[in-house]
Amino acid sequence: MSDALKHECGIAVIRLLKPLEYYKEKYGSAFYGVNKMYLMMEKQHNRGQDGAGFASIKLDTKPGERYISRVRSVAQQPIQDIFGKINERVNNELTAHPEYANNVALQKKHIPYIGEVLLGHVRYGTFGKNSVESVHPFLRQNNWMHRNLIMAGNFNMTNVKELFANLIQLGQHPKEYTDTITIMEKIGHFLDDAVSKIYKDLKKEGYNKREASPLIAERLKVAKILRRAAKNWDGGYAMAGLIGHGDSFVLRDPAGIRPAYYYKDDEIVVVASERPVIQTVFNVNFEDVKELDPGQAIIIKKSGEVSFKQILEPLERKSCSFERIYFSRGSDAEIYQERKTLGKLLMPKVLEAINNDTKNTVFSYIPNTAETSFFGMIETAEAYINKKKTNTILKGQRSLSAEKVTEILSERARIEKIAIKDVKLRTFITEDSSRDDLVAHVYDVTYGVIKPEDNLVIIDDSIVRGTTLKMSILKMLDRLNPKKIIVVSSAPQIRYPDCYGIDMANLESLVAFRAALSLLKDANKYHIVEDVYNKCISQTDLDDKHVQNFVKEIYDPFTDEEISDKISELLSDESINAKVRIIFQSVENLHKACPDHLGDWYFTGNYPTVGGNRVVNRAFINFFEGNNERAY
Ligand SMILES: NC(=O)CC[C@H](N)C(=O)O
Repeated sequence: MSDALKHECGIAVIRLLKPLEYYKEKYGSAFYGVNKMYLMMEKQHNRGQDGAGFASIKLDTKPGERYISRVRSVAQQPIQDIFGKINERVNNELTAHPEYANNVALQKKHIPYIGEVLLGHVRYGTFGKNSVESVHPFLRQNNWMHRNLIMAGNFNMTNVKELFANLIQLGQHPKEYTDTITIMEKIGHFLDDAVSKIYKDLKKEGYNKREASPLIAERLKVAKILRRAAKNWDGGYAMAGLIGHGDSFVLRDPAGIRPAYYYKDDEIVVVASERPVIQTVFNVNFEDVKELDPGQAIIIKKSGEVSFKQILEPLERKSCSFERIYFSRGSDAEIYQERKTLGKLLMPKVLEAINNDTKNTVFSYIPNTAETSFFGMIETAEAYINKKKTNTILKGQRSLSAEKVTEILSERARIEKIAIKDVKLRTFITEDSSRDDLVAHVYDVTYGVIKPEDNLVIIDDSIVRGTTLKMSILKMLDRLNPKKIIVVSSAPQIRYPDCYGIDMANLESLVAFRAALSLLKDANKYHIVEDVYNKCISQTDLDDKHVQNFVKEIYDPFTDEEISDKISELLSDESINAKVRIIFQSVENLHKACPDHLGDWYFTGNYPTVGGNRVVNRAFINFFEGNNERAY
């Protein structure tokens, strides 16, 4: 990925089903859960580097004993930072009290962080600031154990404003306007309600307050609370929560936009945003890790009982294809194949662009995420070359000399490491021209492998704004003097904003949108822009379910090719000598490569929830009015 993109978050839940002594006995430490959590977060660090947080709950503590711990950080290396703090605290306690060393009961009683229910989160902020207050897990504290709620999520709601207003209508006074607090308070409201109802019933049945407490834990129906709380949520989410007495849950959005995977056996239950994390950290097989169904919650009661409850009516499944193209680690068995297929499917267009001249073409990739699709592309290039070799040999009708055959066989796809990503460069001087020169050096290149008659094919996973491509990559590649530079995007053209966890909230920064506007100008059809604006304005008061995506009309007059060619033009200025061509994946081929992950709204404008249409409508109005506001 050459464009920096804010995206994603990663969640991790661990529930230890056995007493802590069991883990000490079997794995040598009662901190087994904390250690595993560290690994799960570290292996999801790709999903969030703005901040990280950890929380845990100890089951069955006595009144007056601390049972909730939490630590959060926005340091440079936030995961290292929080586990550094945890380690220090634990080690200090163990040194000061040698008697704790082999006594799990004392460890649990006196040392924080150790616990049976653990929650971890890595964050890329999509809402609000990057201060430590915005880092998950969030805590809603109460003197009643059952009313404590801890939450963390990978999510984005399109209707936070409305949800926030609802809370105020419920008589609440949220301490902050952030999306995570809004969601947590909503659940918290129904949690409070459920707890007091159960308590009332118990009182009627003759239990006193003290006797009631464990029974509340037993009777609390988490599914019912989630059903009431999530009724009006519109967005993509995997929300994880812990309740003070030890119940925990993860709820996934009804279109399955954001990912959630789980594993369970008789020792543990774990949930994470990515499957291979669980496979690696717990050494389990692919088949043993399951995906949480859209609209479902996995609920783990304090008792250890695990259930799967359909909380919301599932919508048409639209799991985010960007997870497959770029966000998730490519080590997932399925994602790896999907990325390779994306590369393979692009090859026919590439061969056409190089006139099948594989001899004079060098293939390369933008590090790091485009590597897998590059392997796919190369497999197909090699297959093509082999076919060519076979044909030449067959044409020779057995009269070719051994030398000639060896020569024919020696042709290979020319694979080179061309682009090198350097560390983020600081720009010292704000004066324009010198700054551009520094920006150009974000990428570097390998010299000496490209000949002037060569085509240079370079694959990237996606092109969002195209800024880095224009300002750095193309300029650097052009220094190698190739005849032609062909940039291949394993994702289709990004035409519409996202509002489900990726921060692409405005239209005009998308290079595909700018290309369409430019084509409209060229074709004397710019009036369409105003027509679309008027249509958008006419929808502002409509209920979400009646709003349509009229922004599609901006793209309608043009073929994909026309837009791709315009993007090539926009991204290559006069300073570039080589001919530049940009090839995008087609949406059809994307679906072929990732048949189970059809969420494609950023490419097609077909939003998976009704709120998406409202967001794109607002984004267009903002663009037209020159308004810098977020669209949701
Ligand atoms: N990327 C995410 O999932 C972000 C979660 C949440 N919206 C936040 O900003 O903290």
